[in-house]
Amino acid sequence: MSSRHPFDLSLTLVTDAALCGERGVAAVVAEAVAGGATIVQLRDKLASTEQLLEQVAELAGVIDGRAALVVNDRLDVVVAARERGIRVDGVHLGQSDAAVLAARDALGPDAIVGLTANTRAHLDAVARLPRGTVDYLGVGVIRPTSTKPDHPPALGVDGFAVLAAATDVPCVAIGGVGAADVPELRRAGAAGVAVVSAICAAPDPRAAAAEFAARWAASAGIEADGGSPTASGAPRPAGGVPRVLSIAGSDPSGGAGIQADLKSIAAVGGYGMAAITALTAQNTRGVRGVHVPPATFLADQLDTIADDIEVDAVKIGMLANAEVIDTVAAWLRRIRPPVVVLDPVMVATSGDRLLDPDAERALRDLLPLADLVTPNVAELAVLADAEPATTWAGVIAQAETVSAGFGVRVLAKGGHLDGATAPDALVDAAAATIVEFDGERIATTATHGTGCSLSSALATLRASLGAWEPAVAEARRWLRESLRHGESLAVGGGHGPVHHFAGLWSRGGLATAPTPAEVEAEWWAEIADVRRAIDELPFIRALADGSLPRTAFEEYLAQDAHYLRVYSRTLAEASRLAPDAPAQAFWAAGAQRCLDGELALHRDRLHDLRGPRDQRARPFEPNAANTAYLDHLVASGSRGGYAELIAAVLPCYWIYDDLGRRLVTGGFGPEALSPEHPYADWLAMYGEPAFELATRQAIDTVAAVASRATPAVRARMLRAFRRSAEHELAFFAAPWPADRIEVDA
Ligand SMILES: Nc1ncnc2c1ncn2[C@@H]1O[C@H](COP(=O)(O)OP(=O)(O)OP(=O)(O)O)[C@@H](O)[C@H]1O
Ligand SMILES: Cc1ncc(CO)c(N)n1
Ligand SMILES: [Mg+2]
Repeated sequence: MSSRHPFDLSLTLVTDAALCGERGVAAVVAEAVAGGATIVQLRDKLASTEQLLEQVAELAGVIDGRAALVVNDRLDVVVAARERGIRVDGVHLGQSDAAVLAARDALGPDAIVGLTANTRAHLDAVARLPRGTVDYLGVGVIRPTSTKPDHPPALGVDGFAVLAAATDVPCVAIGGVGAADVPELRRAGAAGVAVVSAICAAPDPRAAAAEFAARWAASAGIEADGGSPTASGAPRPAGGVPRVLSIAGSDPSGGAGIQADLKSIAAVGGYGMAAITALTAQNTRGVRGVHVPPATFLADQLDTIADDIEVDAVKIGMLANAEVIDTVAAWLRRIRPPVVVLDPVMVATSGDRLLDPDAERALRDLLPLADLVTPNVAELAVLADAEPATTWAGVIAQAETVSAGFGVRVLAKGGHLDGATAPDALVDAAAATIVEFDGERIATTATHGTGCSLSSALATLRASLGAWEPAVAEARRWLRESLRHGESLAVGGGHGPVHHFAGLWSRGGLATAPTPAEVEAEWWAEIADVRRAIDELPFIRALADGSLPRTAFEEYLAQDAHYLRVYSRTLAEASRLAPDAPAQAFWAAGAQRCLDGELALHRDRLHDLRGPRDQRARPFEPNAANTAYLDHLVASGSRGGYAELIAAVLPCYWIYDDLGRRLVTGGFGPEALSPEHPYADWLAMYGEPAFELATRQAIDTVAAVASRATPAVRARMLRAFRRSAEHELAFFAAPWPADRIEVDA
């Protein structure tokens, strides 16, 4: 990236006057630039034009060419500053600010033009611009942050990686970024990070910036496009492909044991070998039997390998009994391989024992021969001679005990704690260091063999990367990608395997289907702009605070009654097309509920509000938005069949459920709905648990179909879904002010 770009994007400081406090923005900028900030973005939403111009002049003086200076939002200020001879390097624009084309036009080819982008739609729009219009994209937010109120849902590092991979414009990660995130973000393809509070609010901004800069520099060479990449994105070792030996048991179902090890080693760029300690009769539900061949034959396997092949790293898994352990220990003492990772397997994911209880003592003697042990929570407790920890702090404390007691580095794994995250920590008592790795817990049943896979990937990556910390970070990135796609393999009815080659296959063009959960997250994000626009409609605002005029509400209800009658028919059509009985029943029930709702509307509301239908002043006419929406639904079904039809009907559930719940609970505005709200009973209908449940089922049904569909069908489904969301917006916008939308009969 830097070769194409004259600017160093690695560390942007985004200023925040409030966070800089009494020190003042200029002083903080001076310190941050001294610490290594490469771009300063002046961001002040409150300052007047004249104040901004003064600030630009002051900052340009302080920076004195040591970093680039850009201004947030205000192209006019940049232009005016340049006219006054102040050195400003460019502008950073949001999606709703002045167009980037205009900025490029006004500032010329050498200026920096940055753009905030947080959805695929934004990236697609950038791709349509002439090359060179945008220098970098600010992509985020990475983590929830308070410095940008109303920010879109956090992407996380993984979400960032997905977007960064979809564009060739350099992507700078922004939003809640901490120094600890830097290596992971750089690996995820970041061209840099942008920071607000972590520098502006730091007691020592220079030290804070320096820490970011140091972490950035230290992660050089492990970014996805650095070096000559292996399958996992890690550069190859100078000495070639690491030769990695797994000493472990066989899992014939292929998700754990040596089968998982060989796949993992290959997936992260090693040459895999395997000496089998034991055979299990095992599937994703459990272990039915264990056969342990004579330990002398294991010794034969190990010696035969070592006599011919140089082993760069060893991973040790299931050891079955004390005799096997002693055999492996003796071999390790003789051969002394440079990297030894010991996964102290005692119990399988299914709960079955894989190590004789009396062998636990022998295992302790093996520990000091390893460079790293990777116990899960239960195994760590056995090694620490304690009860299993129930908190992450407790896990770390036990890991310190084990590390100090056995003189070995420990990777403590939080996979078995419950909680929203799945942390691991590298604990080295001798060096007095604890390095924590965190990331959200992935909702999946595909966790069979995660421990085996992680430990063999770690052995391989330690051999190729030469250090533990990057090896753990990269192994986790790869494992998490593999976990996320495990269910798509559809292996077994218990805990299925992870998809060891998910990343490799998708990079090689072999489509890896998104999981239903990913479809759900992607689609919801895809309509974030539409949802925001709905939230901001005067109609919705007035509905929320109770100030919506009766006439507008009445018009809306009349339109809605018509809509629901036809919508019900489209649900009945979905039922007719459904591939199985549960789906058929679900859509039929939806059609029925809709009709009930429509009847209730007429009985309780429209009748009340306007008298019997035949006495109304003017006959009912569906408005243009209504007709367009319904035509879209019907067309989706007749053109695209079941898949597109259910994608098109989904926003009517999802958007109403979300809106209804927020309106009723007060998540929408300052307070919950008061009983005096004129439309409280009507709104309450959408906050009901029954509707929430139906919405959940509708999302799950559609996401499952989308996840299994071909990429082309999935794309058409998403288009139909988004189009419906846009129709929802137009539908809400139509009734008020009523005269604006009236369609001539
Ligand atoms: N649901 C999940 N989401 C994200 N990461 C997970 C999840 N479950 C496990 N992990 C990660 O998988 C790795 C293995 O952790 P775990 O504690 O499950 O090991 P284990 O019990 O030894 O596995 P196994 O059952 O295969 O022996 C760790 O890096 C952990 O953080
Ligand atoms: C053979 C084997 N080794 C390790 C594990 C741990 O998951 C397993 N289930 N099976
Ligand atoms: Mg394990």
